[in-house]
Amino acid sequence: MARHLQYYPNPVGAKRKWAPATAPLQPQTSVDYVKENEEDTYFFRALEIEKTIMNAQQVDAVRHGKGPARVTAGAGAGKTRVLIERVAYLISQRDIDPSRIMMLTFANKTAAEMKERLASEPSIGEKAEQILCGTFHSIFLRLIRGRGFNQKVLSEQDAHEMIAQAIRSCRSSLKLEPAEIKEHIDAWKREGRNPEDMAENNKQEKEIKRVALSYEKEKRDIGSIDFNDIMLISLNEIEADDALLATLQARIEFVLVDEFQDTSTIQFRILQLIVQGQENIFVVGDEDQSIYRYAGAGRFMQDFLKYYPGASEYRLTANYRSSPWIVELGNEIIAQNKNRTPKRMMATRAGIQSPMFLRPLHPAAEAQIISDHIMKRLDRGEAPETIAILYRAQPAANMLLESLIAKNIPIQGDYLEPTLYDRQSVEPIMANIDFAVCPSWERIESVLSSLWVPKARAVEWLRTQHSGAPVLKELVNCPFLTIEEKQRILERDYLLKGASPGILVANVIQAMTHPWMGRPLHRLAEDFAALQAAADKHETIEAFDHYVRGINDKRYRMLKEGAGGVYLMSIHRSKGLEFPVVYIVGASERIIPYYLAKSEEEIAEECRLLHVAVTRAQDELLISSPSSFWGQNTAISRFIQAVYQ
Ligand SMILES: Nc1ncnc2c1ncn2[C@@H]1O[C@H](COP(=O)(O)OP(=O)(O)OP(=O)(O)O)[C@@H](O)[C@H]1O
Repeated sequence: MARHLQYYPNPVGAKRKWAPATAPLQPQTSVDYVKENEEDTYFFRALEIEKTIMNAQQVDAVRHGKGPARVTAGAGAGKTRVLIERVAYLISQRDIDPSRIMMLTFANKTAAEMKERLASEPSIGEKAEQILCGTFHSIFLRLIRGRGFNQKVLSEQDAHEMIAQAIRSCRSSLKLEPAEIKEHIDAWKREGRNPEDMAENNKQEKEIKRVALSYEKEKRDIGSIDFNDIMLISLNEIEADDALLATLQARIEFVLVDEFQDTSTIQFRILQLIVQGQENIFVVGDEDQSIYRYAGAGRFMQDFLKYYPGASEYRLTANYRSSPWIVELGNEIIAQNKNRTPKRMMATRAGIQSPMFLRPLHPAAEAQIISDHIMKRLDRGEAPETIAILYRAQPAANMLLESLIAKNIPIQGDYLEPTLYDRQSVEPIMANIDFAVCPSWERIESVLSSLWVPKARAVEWLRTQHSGAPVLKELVNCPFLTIEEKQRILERDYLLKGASPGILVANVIQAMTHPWMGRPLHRLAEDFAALQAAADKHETIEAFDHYVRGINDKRYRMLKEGAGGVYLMSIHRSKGLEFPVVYIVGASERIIPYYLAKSEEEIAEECRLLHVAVTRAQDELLISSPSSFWGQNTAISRFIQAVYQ
């Protein structure tokens, strides 16, 4: 066990010291519950031999016959386990053809694990390959590909760039980031509605629609679709073609859905159509882990019985994942949400280790302490794969990412995000740093975009100039530039030559949050503030550039080597996963709840997020709450404080 230097068993200012009140639960298991002479005895005995000893509630859910069913359970209750064993049960005990089972998971990784697990089941083996198993997007992409939709699927980043282009070509005055406009378009599509029908109730909506339609046209012209189009095209196809729907209904006899609480309207609509007639829909989920409401997840978990009034209900209350204290902390945090069906998970595991708390001065200190802490663990021989660091928002993890990289602590490649300096949002600023170190012609274009001068024309004009003067000096003579533009260029030229990196970065940031943009855009503002803080630490531009290159090079190397490592990921990505050791960082007000969360519903989602983070831990949970963020003092997250008051 790690020595918890600087971590304490209670958060600073705790008034209430508590310990889990109840002894671990010992649920009745299949060993007693499934009698010797039942028709499926063999199935459960075989599982027991493999050390999968299900509890009575799980057995009931696995045995569910036909018709709709909802399995409700808190974190770590073995929902995913139930789904897997139910598929095995359907195939081996009910003779269901595996190709007639559709199992929807939240992540491709879970789908792959499920297939692997099912393939190892003696009664299934190779037949596991025939199960239609995957995420909504992967399964329905296959469906539309089969119907001739062969367009390239755009990455989110490409989609954002195309929306930025659409804003420019529409000469739109919208003061929204491309990502925000995309969210409007996606929200519309997730309801199963086409962009052509987007609302136009006010000026902003009209503008968004104009940009949206231009984006849609551009996509069509270059033969692309985005991620959300996959579900929309699927729904449109299924609704328009009775023969297709009939084929799907005949092909798919059983539908099982994991993480059902995060299903969107369009996804649920498609499922409803497919199961119509037989209604063999088996969903598992936890309303307390619903963390995608902001992205359009519906309330279908809670409302399932309204859609399927005769549905069977199964509840799982035993937590197999975490030590008692962690289970109890999860219970206490989520109990703060008002609008939920109350439930309390019971630990089944023993353990006396309490969660540990840290109150560093700021994110930089947090990064330092945690990376040191992890180094010590690795030095003692703990495996990096047993450790996860979870964060609410990227800015809260920037420093940590850098600190881990600087100390050569390996990070899992799939989760190795770009460093702050490699992010698209700060590219024009970093281009200036690059240019200052090496003022070459190749780099001028990126610098021009942060000077707000007409880039294409300026570059064209520069190509015709051969005076031999430095590029920016040359540019000032450009005949079509305004006086203000020339002044900006001269000022930048001056800063590029000798200012500190902090001043140069501040100048570029100021130029990029030009009044034309209306406001410092919040997401960019977070990255800008972090970059400003990083630049301020270095005296010369060269030193800053050297540091950035060093960090980025190490990251690329780590990515290339691809060895295992610690997990560093957002809480959103951690859903459904579990780790022996979990560090939660940035557990302070302004980060969780996030400062943009304002409404009661948004705050409730933040509470669910912290609950998800806490309940990923199996043995050790370490929660850090920096006392300042972006230079402002900040309290420990209200969700933690409330537990200890
Ligand atoms: N009956 C059982 N006996 C022992 N361990 C179990 C049992 N059921 C599940 N587990 C284990 O408990 C852990 C949690 O299971 P699982 O991931 O299926 O839970 P979950 O309900 O899907 O969790 P979450 O919703 O929090 O992601 C896993 O390690 C799983 O192997």
